[in-house]
Amino acid sequence: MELINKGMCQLKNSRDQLLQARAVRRIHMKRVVVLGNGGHGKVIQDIINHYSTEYQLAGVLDDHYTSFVNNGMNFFEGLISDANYLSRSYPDLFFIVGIGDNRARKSVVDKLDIPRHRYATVIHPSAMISPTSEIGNGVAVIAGAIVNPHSQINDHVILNTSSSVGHDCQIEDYVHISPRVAIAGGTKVQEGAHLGIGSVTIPGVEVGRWSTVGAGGVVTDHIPDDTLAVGVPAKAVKYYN
Ligand SMILES: CC(=O)SCCNC(=O)CCNC(=O)[C@H](O)C(C)(C)COP(=O)(O)OP(=O)(O)OC[C@H]1O[C@@H](n2cnc3c(N)ncnc32)[C@H](O)[C@@H]1OP(=O)(O)O
Repeated sequence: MELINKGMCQLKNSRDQLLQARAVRRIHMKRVVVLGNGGHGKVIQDIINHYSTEYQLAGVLDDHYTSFVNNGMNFFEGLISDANYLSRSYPDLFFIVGIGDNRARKSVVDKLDIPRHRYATVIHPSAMISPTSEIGNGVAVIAGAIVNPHSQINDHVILNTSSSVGHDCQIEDYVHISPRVAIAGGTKVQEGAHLGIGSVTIPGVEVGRWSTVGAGGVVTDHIPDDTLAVGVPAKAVKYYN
């Protein structure tokens, strides 16, 4: 009985130590507000809440909320436009736009008056990013994503679940690389392009600005701007302008 009591006591002590360590760590964590509470916003919140050692969640803004609330624990809820007030009033807060649609994500960033350095990049711990690659601000790197050497990932990009970016790639602002997309070495994906789930590129191709590659498409040649390309090999089937 004494042994059991001793064991229970040790267990409680180590749990207390763990909780204490977590509390200390939280004090040093940066506070981030997620803009958007839809599917992608929830994935980012999940990473921050359960896996991040750098950020803690300080609020969620979404235009489905009706009024601005600070619940007394300094957790903010309100409209996306309230981010301007938060940015001015709390200089230590960071922000990330958690909206999957590329144009909507850009429109939010354009409307807000938040300096670039206040946008946080949130990275799932299972992602692997070569230290020779550069990642911009406001980027979401979801579980299992891989970035190989000498690639450049610009601002407000989404590298979704289990996607891979090869060596020497350039991924411009507001691009969405969907789950299980494989980008071969030397690919350039221009601003706002969306590579649909499971699509792939062969080495050295370019995907034009605000173009979409349909799910499962294989890009074997340059895709012009504002184009929907689908199939294997991916062919243009629609022009957005
Ligand atoms: C965690 C997450 O969920 S991340 C989100 C990931 N989301 C995605 O990957 C989205 C993938 N979506 C798609 O592939 C969609 O089919 C889209 C976006 C390409 C459809 O775009 P739309 O502009 O609505 O095109 P629309 O549906 O009119 O299709 C145009 C033509 O392309 C065909 N087409 C559409 N998608 C595909 C595809 N993936 N492969 C082959 N053909 C396709 C359609 O059948 C249609 O052909 P038709 O004109 O002969 O009938």
